[in-house]
Amino acid sequence: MLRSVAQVAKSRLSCLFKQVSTPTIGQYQRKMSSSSTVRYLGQEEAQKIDEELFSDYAFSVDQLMELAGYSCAVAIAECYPPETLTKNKGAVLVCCGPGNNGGDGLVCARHLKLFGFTPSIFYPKQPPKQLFQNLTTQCKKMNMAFVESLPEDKAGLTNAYDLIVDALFGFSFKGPPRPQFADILDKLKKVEKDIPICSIDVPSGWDVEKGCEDGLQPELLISLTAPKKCASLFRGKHHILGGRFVPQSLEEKYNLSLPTYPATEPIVRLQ
Ligand SMILES: NC(=O)C1=CN([C@@H]2O[C@H](COP(=O)(O)OP(=O)(O)OC[C@H]3O[C@@H](n4cnc5c(N)ncnc54)[C@H](O)[C@@H]3O)[C@@H](O)[C@H]2O)[C@H](O)CC1
Ligand SMILES: [K+]
Repeated sequence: MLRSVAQVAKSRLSCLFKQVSTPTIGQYQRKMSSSSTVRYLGQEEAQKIDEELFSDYAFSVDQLMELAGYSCAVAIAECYPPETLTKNKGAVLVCCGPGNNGGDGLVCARHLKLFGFTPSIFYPKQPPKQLFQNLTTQCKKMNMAFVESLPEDKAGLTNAYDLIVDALFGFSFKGPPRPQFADILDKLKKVEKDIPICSIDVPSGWDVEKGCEDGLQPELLISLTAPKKCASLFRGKHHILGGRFVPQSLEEKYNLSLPTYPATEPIVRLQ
């Protein structure tokens, strides 16, 4: 008999909990078990690893973005199973920025739709690159709505969505946010206590290394490849690692000490 999404999610979660002991927070590092300590990356280092994956390891952006975005959708479905989101019937607003973090958001939206959520996309600055245009077409063909702007009042968001995915900026963000995005971040900040925010890789608006004390406070953070230094300041409920694509030699070169992903899972829980 087919198992429901909730049953699958529950068994996956219990699997994750079984394999990873409760972590203790350290500065820029987090104990996973007696044998591994995941390392938190600085901005330049994260960018260097990214470049190396594309140059030396010959991955294409599309490949890694697909794996990254897929792992984000799995993390979201496990933390917030769609059938538990009854207020707005699993409606999710996916906010996408102009770089690859935004691309991860588009891929994530596509998988969320396949998992039973109802994603809408807010993509205010769409770069004229074939990759992003293709991802946008895929979402449109899957009947996802593209919203032109965020509602001015808080209720416009809280009455419409059960979750917000923050795919505005990742590890290349250098603050302060420029005006168009400062306004968007302010609007998200106003609803963060009412609608859980799920940030991809870095909570948007945060300095990649030093965080941002009065910035967005997501409930879920999905770090990709390895957590960035700012993640040591994350105070939300769920911290999950995704982007299970790092070859062992690269992991060793950068001394990443990644935790063991359970079986075939694309994600592993850090907190
Ligand atoms: N190796 C991996 O882990 C992979 C991660 N991926 C994802 O890619 C992002 C990083 O993508 P990148 O294109 O380098 O940058 P961002 O998306 O963070 O943003 C660049 C974008 O933002 C603009 N910008 C920068 N600072 C500001 C500012 N202060 N105000 C406004 N706008 C700003 C900048 O001009 C660019 O347009 C990583 O985090 C992962 O999410 C890959 O998908 C796969 C491999
Ligand atoms: K983000």
